[in-house]
Amino acid sequence: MATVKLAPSILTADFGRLADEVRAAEAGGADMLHLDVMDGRFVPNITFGALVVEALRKVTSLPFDIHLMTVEPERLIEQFADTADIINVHIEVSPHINRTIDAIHRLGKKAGVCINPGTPVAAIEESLPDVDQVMVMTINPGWGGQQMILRQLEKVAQIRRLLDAGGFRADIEIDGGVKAHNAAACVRAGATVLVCGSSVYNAEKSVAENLAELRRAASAG
Ligand SMILES: O=C(CO)[C@H](O)[C@H](O)COP(=O)(O)O
Ligand SMILES: [Fe+2]
Repeated sequence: MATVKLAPSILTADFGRLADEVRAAEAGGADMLHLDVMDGRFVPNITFGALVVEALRKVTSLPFDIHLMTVEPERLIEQFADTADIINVHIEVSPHINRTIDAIHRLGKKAGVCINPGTPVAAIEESLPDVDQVMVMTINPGWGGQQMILRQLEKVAQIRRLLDAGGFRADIEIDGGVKAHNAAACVRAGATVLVCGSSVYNAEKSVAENLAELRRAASAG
């Protein structure tokens, strides 16, 4: 099995020291950086947008995994043309998902589709041949530091079966509540990318120690 990728989310990092927090993730062995863009409409919180992402682009060479938690995500895609590696949009706010995926690909970026806990797999089934990544939310989006809804791992396994049966090569990314104690279960269910926010950015240990612990735990999967 390919090595699982770790994507620290800066959502629970110290926003007053973002550049340092990002550098710590890169030095600690992160594979990519997960950037949670929230608009106060699709989810209650507002975080940051393309300007902050542009500023962070200057401090790291980590690939940027943009998680658009916004209504009408198709209107924002172009703003990330110079910074994103992967642009992920939610199916719940994408009535014309094929058009949105095409628009992301035309920018030369990888396209991801995200699915909330309350949304059935059937909603994204038609997109599986076209996307580079499926992001399964294992929390209801809006905040970091929530507990994983373990039942969502069944959805991960279901998507893994559909991808394998169709010969599709998309990554499966799990977002929400990933910790050392559940990382192996995520990988066993079929995840290839783990978003880790509060398990990486917390006061207990350093970013590098937390990433090393998650890496060990994930490889036991
Ligand atoms: O999309 C998100 C929240 O909506 C975040 O990526 C996610 O919550 C990461 O934080 P944690 O690992 O603490 O759950
Ligand atoms: Fe996220």
